[in-house]
Amino acid sequence: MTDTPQAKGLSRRRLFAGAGAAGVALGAAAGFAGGRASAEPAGGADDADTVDLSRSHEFYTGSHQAGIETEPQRHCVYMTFDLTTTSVQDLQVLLARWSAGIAQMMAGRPVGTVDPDRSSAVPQDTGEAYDLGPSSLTVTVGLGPGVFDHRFGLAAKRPKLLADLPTLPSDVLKPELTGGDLSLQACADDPQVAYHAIRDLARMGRGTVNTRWTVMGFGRASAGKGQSTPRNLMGFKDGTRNIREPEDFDRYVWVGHDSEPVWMRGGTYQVARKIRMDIEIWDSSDRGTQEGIFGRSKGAGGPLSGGSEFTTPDFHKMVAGKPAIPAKSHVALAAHENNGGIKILRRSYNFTDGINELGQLDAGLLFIAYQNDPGHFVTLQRRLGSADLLNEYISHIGSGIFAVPPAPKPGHYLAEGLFA
Ligand SMILES: C=CC1=C(C)c2cc3[nH]c(cc4nc(cc5[nH]c(cc1n2)c(C)c5CCC(=O)O)C(CCC(=O)O)=C4C)c(C)c3C=C
Ligand SMILES: [Fe+2]
Repeated sequence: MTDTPQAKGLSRRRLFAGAGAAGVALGAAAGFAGGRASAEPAGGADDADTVDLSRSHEFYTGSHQAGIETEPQRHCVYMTFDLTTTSVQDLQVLLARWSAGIAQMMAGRPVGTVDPDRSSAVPQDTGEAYDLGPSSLTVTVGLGPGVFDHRFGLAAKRPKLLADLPTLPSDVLKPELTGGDLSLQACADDPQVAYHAIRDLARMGRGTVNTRWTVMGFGRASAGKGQSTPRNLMGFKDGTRNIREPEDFDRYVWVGHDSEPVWMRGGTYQVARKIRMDIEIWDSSDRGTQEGIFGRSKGAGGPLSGGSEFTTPDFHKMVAGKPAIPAKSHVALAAHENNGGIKILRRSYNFTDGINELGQLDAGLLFIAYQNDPGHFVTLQRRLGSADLLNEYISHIGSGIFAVPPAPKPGHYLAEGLFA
């Protein structure tokens, strides 16, 4: 074996496109009766909606990090870490090594020798992604509030809006699923490629970081431009009214040019929440109840005020003396029309941890949001956490907040300006 991947051209595009069509046909026949499900994915099955395992993304763009505006891939491994060092040089070296390693892996290359000549030598790359192709891998790195505490002398460089999240209504956070000094979000169309990236970056960090909490996400639960809207584990289309247009990214996601330290410009803030669903209780509720909770139809995903999936909801429409979209439904509380104009980018994934100690399905949503002001997430979650009809079926058990610097230019590394 050499260190040159041989399988970059491996493409399952047609196979996947075919499987999708078969799924749609089955759904139309037996799933959403009465024509409620659309037979074609919204926006058509274009390039952004197919899996091509030879596709790769750039790391050294000098602009925004990949994995944010990037069309969501099929799988995600998310992990946070605690710094075990108090040396700022150790942190600097780690970010430089992670940058070089991420660039290699996003290009579909191993981070070092997989199969050393000497049998006594330890392989530098663990090897499990060697033949799998880049698979659209992106690794997005975040810096938590702890990076700017007393340990590293970086307090003066703290991003202006980076602080621990306040306690929010309905929080049932577990300490072991909360916080972290650094975060890695690895997304790819092959789960083994995403896992390999996290594993090898964690390995590079040994002696400088300890793992803190992690979620293995599957099945994207948000849509990017050109992608059809996927479904979350409650069976509803998720991501219909997500941010898609570049002007909305500039307005709501990317950190602007005069408000923050220079090294953060073009970056953003990441909020991650591990949200458990009470699947058994949800599964025993009827369709009308489920639709009233979200404010959307289960099949086509249209607003309960009428129309199809992408029809703008009419929150004023009354039916038999009541709002067509219940005032405490998830979308009525979250919509920008009702929340003072706030929008966030949602880039969530489904997750399962198998079954819990009671034998119940242990699953939910790895909710990941990007915004240029974490206060926007806080405002939304205050509204949702105190009134959302969905609260009866979900619990927020994990949480983290991170500043996400822009991507470096070639020859540089992530957050380099922090150490200038
Ligand atoms: C604090 C922000 C949000 C959390 C937490 C959240 C959790 C959560 N959401 C769903 C499923 C759906 N969410 C939908 C829309 C939606 N959700 C948020 C924010 C949070 N959701 C926003 C801002 C919106 C858009 C509202 C709008 O403008 O209409 C939808 C509807 C389809 C869509 O537009 O995406 C679904 C379905 C779950 C299951 C969940 C926690 C487990
Ligand atoms: Fe939501």
